[in-house]
Amino acid sequence: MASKTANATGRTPLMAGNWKMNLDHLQATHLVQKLDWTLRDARHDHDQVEVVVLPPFTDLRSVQTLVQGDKLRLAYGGQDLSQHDEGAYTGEISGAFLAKLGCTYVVVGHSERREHHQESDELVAAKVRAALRHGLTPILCVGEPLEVRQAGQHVEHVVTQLRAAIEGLEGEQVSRVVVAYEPVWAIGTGEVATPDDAQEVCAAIRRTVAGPVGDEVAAGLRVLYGGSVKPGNVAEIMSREDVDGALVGGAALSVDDFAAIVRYQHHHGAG
Ligand SMILES: O=C[C@H](O)COP(=O)(O)O
Repeated sequence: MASKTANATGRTPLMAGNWKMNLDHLQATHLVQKLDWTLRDARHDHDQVEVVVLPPFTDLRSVQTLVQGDKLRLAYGGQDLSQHDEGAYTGEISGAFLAKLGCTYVVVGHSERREHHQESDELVAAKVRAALRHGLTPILCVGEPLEVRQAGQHVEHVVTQLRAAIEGLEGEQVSRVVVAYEPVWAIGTGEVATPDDAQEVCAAIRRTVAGPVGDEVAAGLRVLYGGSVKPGNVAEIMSREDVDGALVGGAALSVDDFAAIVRYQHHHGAG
C-alpha cells in the first residue's frame, strides 16, 4: 500500500488541467461530472495525487456548484487574475472574486499571456502577489522559447523569470506558490521535453528558490512540468526527482486522457 504522498519527497503530486479557452459552462459541467465518475470508478486516491481543473472564468460558477454541492474532491481555479483588487479595470477579474467562488488555484504568467497579452515579468510578479493576497495558490509559469533552448540558455532564462516573480516575497509566501516549468516549444506541439530536460530545469527552479528563502521552503515547493503531457509520457516525466506534477493543456479536455494522467502510477504498477 502506498503512503499518503506518492512522492518520496513528501510533496503531494499535483495534476492540473488548464482548459485554456475551451468548453462553455455546459460542457464544463459535463466534463467535471464525468471526470469525477471516472476517478471514483478507478478508486483514485485524492490524498496521493491532487486534481485541479482550470476552466474559463465563465465556467467557474457552474464548477463551484458541482464541486461544493456534490462534495467532489476536485480543486479548481482561474487561468489568470488582475494585479488589482477592484476598480475601473474593464474586463479584468479580481483574485477576490475568484476566492469568493471557492477557487484555490490561479495560473499566473502562462506563456500564452506573456506572448499574446504582453505580460512582463513585473506584471507577473504583481499578479503572484495579488493571488497570495487573496489566499489563492498561484501556479506560476516559467519557460523558454525555442531559440533560447537552442542557444543553451534555457536554465538562465527560467531562473531570471522565476527570480523576478518571487523577488521580495517572504518564505511563508513562497511556500504557497506552485511553479510550472513549461518550455514554450513543447506547448501544444506534441514536442515533449525529455524527462531529463524537465528534471534539469525543475531542479534549477528548486535551487533558485532555496537562495532567498532557504532549503526548507525549497524542499517543499511543488514544481510541475507542462508541455504536451499525455497518458503515454507522464509516468516517465513524473519519475524524475524534482518533478511534482503536470500542467496539462490539450489532454485535459479528454476525461479519459486526463484521468489516465492523474493515475499515472497505476500504469506502471507502482501505485
Ligand atoms: O498550461 C498548459 C500547457 O500550456 C500545456 O499545454 P499542452 O498540454 O496542450 O501542450
